[in-house]
Amino acid sequence: MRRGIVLKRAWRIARAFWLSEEKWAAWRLLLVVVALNLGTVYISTRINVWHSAFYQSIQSYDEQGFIHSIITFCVLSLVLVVLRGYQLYARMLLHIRWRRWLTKEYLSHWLQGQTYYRLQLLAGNEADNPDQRISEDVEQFVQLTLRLSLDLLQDLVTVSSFVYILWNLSGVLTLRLGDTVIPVYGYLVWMAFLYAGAGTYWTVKLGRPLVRLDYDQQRFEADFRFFLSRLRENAESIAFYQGERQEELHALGKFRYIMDNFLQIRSVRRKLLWLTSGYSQTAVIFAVLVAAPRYFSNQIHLGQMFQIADAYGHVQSGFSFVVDSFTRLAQWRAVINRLNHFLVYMELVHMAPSAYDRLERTQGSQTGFAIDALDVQKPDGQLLVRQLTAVFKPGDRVLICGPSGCGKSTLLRTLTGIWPYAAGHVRQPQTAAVMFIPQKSYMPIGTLRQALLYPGTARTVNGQELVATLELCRLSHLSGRLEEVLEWDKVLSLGEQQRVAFARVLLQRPNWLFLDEATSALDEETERFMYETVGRRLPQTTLISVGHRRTLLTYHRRRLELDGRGGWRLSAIGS
Ligand SMILES: Nc1ncnc2c1ncn2[C@@H]1O[C@H](COP(=O)(O)OP(=O)(O)OP(=O)(O)O)[C@@H](O)[C@H]1O
Repeated sequence: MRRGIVLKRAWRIARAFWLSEEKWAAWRLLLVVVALNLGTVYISTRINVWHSAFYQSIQSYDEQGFIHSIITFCVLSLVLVVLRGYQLYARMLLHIRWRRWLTKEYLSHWLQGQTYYRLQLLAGNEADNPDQRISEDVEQFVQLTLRLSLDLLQDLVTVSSFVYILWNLSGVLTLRLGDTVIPVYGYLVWMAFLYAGAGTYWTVKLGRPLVRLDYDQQRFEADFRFFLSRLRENAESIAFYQGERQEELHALGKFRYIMDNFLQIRSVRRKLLWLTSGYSQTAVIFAVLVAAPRYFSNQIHLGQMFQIADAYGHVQSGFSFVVDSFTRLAQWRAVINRLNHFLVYMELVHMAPSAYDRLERTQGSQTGFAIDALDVQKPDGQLLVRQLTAVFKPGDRVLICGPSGCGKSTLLRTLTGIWPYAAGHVRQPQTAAVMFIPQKSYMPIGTLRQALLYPGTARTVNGQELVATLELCRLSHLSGRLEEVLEWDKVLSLGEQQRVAFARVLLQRPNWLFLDEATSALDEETERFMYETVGRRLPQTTLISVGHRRTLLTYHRRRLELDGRGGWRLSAIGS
């Protein structure tokens, strides 16, 4: 990835915050951090000048000067320490504000328009582990951007200030080539440039593979983490199958990627460390060696010699920005790459209608749910339903049936608007409140009350109504546990969870209810009771169910049969 592109992408991710409603506070804070940065550089230059006076007072046995130097040093050090403390404080405040803003932005982008669902359908592995992107990558982006940009600024100012000092201390070095005398101005500066330039060149050369390796490492770590959390989620099924060995092999297989990549990182890092530590070790002696000719020819005194060594250290550390920040720069590029990918794919999903989704949805139908010439496909383009045309009137009861895999659930997904591989026209009533109940309903982590009201109702529901609804759904044994916080999907049986889903229906009273094998875990008598209760309590609600059981025919008036090759037949039950 070219440098210009990295910076463009970084700006693309960053700009929204710096131009957002929080921009003034952010810029103010940034100004404070920069001012404190410059303050610390200024104090460092004062300490540098102090070196000269201090060692000079020692060399000339000047006791007064010595004491004065010690006091000056204490004052300068105190100011430096205080400035650094405030600098860190302001920087961390800016960091957390920026991260909060960016997290909110990514989160709402991801949750908006069911992007989190469509992303896995449309982007596959290209936008893997969105959780890692929103938590770790956003944090790393903010941290690294602030660190690298502020360090760069500080280093630029440091280098300029100390180059000025070094230039003045360099005097004129005379080189003799035969009879010709060549004056060299600022030789200390040129030597520092040469030394730092060589170090930077070799570090970039050696460390380049780290960009890809760091990127892969984070990807493999996230994959491994995801695998383990999936294992935890499916603990019961795996325990029934006694699939531990299989899971262990799979997990170790995933870990192998981490390990192989890590070993590659290790050998690059070892070479880099040899280079960078050798580089900083020799830097100390290099400065003294370079200044020595002027000292031994009596052109500078001992204090200036120390001042040069100190200034040299500053110029080199400023120059070696790339050396010090190499791994950080590599991580930064990797993070930008990942966040940018994520952003691009989320935008693609938002724009998806033009590419894949040719289903037109309009509101305001007078007749009910009107489906016109609806085609439903699999992601690979295979047609599941061809040119379906039907009208579901308020209070209608339709059962969708057909062999396993023929596209029943996918048709429901299309009607509720989350399946993007469809074409045709769906018109729904203006006030349609739609509810979709899958075989295994989502149970949020929280109280049972929250699970019952998920994702929230427009009307207020009091405790009495909740208890009565639980009783109606044959869940009265749970009425005393409304405020318990649990992972309810782990505690309740599948049948109980299906009855909680029915309780949600009764509490939220949708106009359109889609049930996808929502009673598969109930005995036939309870299934009958639940359907009859919904029919009695919500007579105007249109019910569209998917299921295999023959008993379901009793609770529906029409049947829509799919054959999985595009064919369909809508008929009255009993005909
Ligand atoms: N996310 C997906 N990616 C790729 N293919 C999918 C996806 N979801 C469903 N399919 C495919 O679409 C086809 C229809 O699936 P669907 O779940 O709608 O079948 P179904 O009729 O409800 O099956 P069952 O009765 O077994 O529940 C299947 O071949 C399935 O593999």
